Amino acid sequence: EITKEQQALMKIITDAYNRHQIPQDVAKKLLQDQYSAEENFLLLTEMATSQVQVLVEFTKNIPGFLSLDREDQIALLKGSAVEAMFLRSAQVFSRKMPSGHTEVLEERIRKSGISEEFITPMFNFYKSIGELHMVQEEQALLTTVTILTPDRPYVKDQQAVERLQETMLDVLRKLCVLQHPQEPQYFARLLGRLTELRTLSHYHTEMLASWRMNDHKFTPLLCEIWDV
Ligand SMILES: O=C(O)c1ccc2nc(N3C[C@H]4CCC[C@@H](C3)[C@@H]4OCc3c(-c4c(Cl)cccc4Cl)noc3C3CC3)sc2c1
Repeated sequence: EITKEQQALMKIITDAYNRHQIPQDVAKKLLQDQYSAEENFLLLTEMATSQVQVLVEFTKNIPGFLSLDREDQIALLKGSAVEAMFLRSAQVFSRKMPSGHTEVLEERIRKSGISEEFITPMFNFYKSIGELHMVQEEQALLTTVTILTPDRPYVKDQQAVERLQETMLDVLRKLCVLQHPQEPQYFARLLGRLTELRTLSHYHTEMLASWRMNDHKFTPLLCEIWDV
């Protein structure tokens, strides 16, 4: 049974998740008409930068996160940023975005210098998340669980992160039972997506290397969070 404090925790996290979104004027740039690989890369860079800022603000609202060791806070953000951004953008693909951003976003990603070997697993992931039909509370909690992964590189106090993550996993498990009573395996399926995210994160490292090889420039914030 979800307790009162678990309900309060879920509300804080879901409200923060919904409050922190890419500004519509940035998202609207997807619709501008230049479609060269160069133009697409620049646009995706701008959107990724904006989404990292959104992610940092969301993370600061996770109860307990700011009480962690400050260096561990940075290690968690750097280690989870790509996975959290895949989750957020997967939800953007699955819900019909306003004014058809979905199609143009897919088009720009497919034509931004990313090799086909990464495009296929990326869009398979987007499809597999869409098929889960997560409610917004599940989306917010799954992203929170991803951010609070204890075994990211350079995390010193893994126990402290593990305690926070377990609190969130307990709420997510109960929520899945409530939201998907016919699917007892639903919670396990959600966690399976986190494994897929780790694989995508490794592909992403290669994507960055290949962009760099073709002399693509990133913003200071992306360089900092992705060590490029
Ligand atoms: O709320 C909306 O309406 C909305 C609409 C579009 C949209 N696009 C978003 N993106 C576009 C892009 C794909 C999803 C993650 C990033 C944010 C952004 O990442 C581009 C990217 C990625 C990336 C890709 Cl291509 C796919 C998935 C995740 C990432 Cl980080 N890696 O490097 C880059 C930059 C080129 C350097 S968030 C969003 C919200």
